[in-house]
Amino acid sequence: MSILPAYKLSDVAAVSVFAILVFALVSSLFFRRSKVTKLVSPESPSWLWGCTRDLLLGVSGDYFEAWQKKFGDIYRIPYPCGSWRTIIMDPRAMSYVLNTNSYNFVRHKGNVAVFNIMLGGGILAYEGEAHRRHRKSMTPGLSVGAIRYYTTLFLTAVTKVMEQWRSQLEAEIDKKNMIVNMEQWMNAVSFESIGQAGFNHDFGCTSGIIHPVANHLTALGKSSTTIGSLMVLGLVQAFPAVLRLPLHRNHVMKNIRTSMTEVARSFRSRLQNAKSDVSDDHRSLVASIMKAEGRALSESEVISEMNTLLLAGFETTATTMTWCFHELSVNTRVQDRLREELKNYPEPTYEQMATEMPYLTAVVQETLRTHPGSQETHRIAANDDTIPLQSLATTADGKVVDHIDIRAGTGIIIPIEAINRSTMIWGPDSHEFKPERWLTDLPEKAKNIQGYHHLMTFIDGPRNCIGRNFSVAEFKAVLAVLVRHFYFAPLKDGSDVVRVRTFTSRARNKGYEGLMLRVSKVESE
Ligand code: HEM
Repeated sequence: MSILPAYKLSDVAAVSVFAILVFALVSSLFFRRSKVTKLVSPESPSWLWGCTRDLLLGVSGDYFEAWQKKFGDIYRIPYPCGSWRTIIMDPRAMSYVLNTNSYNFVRHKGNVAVFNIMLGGGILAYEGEAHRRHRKSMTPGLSVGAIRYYTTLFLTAVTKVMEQWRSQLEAEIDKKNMIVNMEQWMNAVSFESIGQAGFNHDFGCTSGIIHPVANHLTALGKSSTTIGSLMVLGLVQAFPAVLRLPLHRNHVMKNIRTSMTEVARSFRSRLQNAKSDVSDDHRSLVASIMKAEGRALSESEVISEMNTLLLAGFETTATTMTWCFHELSVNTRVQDRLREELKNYPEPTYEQMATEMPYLTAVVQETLRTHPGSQETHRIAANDDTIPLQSLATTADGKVVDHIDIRAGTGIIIPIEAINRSTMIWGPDSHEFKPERWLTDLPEKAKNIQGYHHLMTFIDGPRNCIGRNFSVAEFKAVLAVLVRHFYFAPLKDGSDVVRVRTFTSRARNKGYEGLMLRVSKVESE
């Protein structure tokens, strides 16, 4: 008689199958973990903040560029509470994340929550099919034909600024020059442009009225470096609940939504009551979105898109244009060359500005390169993935790889500002403002980058900036009128102008709430 207990064959088979399954699960977890590519990284300055505090308080692009020099085009950095972010500066990897497999790289829940609070949802908050549906309903209002029409509105808005400056100069004692806060004026032009083209609405900004929406956005900017704001900005991806704390910044975000929604609702009802289909109301960007109401979009989705346009269209363009005037004020040679070209186009049209004025285009592109409105774009991998690389990279355990394996949940940052200004990509003069670089052949490394003229300013792929042609047309119209009629000089010598992180990254004289320039009239008109 056997001393071993008697086992039924079926029990033995069941236990064996169970053991095999456990083994498969454990080894797949182990394999999955070991399959993740170990990336090189800087030391963490703090467990609580990781590198976020330095990035938010300093010029983040300079940090990312310094790490690129040390670690190459792919590395990771410490983030709050022991978490990590993978930094991608390799062109092929960027294109994979933003283009080839973009819907696997989604927004962090915390960032989506911010868009929900400020905008009530909208294209920036959606993924996959919902995003495609929203994007499709916005596209017709941003066609070439539409932008050709909007350009006439941009030119009207900036002509009002020109007339105001002329009468202010007349009122000056010596009538020679006056000090102008370019930040305020560029805010006004940008808000008026989105008001006119987007909503067929005169906000009165170019006549000196500051709209409550612009006020709230400025307040959000002002609060960016307070400890409460740093908490929200630094921790929102890991702990979206910070948005529920009774902090000033959270309160301001709600105010922004309330005031934008008021504008959107009043425009919507005006448009619904408008008798004729051919009025200017019906040529606006928002009118084209409303055509999708009831079919592709619900009423609340239309309102959230109107809010998105106000927010996305205003601050980024205003900031970029302000930086451009700072650069022109300290680079008189560039300013003079641009004015010479503009003299040939006393009343420029959309076509001329788009195709015939190479130096105007070069100045605009150089500004978009050196001063992109957004410093970074953030994503999180929805599923495990393998990201291909253009250049071989060395991992933390010394392997040389042509791709990296990541797990679902990996946070990714594409550092727009650093990529646009990197010496390793653009050459030794990459930090200088030189529009001439656009009139010759670009460095090979820069040409590998996709996006808008090899710039990451508007990112790339199905989620790229849908308003880029709108903002470039507006930017060109503003330069064409103001630089032709006025000279711009710095308040002192320009060296006191610093980057201040507001909602975007603003140019300001130290100790001033704006960029102060000396403006005088071009006499040879
Ligand atoms: C110089 C000016 C501008 C800059 C630098 C800029 C930059 C950007 C960037 C980087 C994104 C991608 C954000 C991300 O996914 O992380 C974006 C998206 C977007 N932008 Fe702009 N933008 C500008 C002007 C405008 C204007 C004038 C409008 C509207 C008329 C606009 C509307 C949008 C919208 C709706 C999106 C979301 C697109 C999507 O998710 O499919 N932008 N912009």
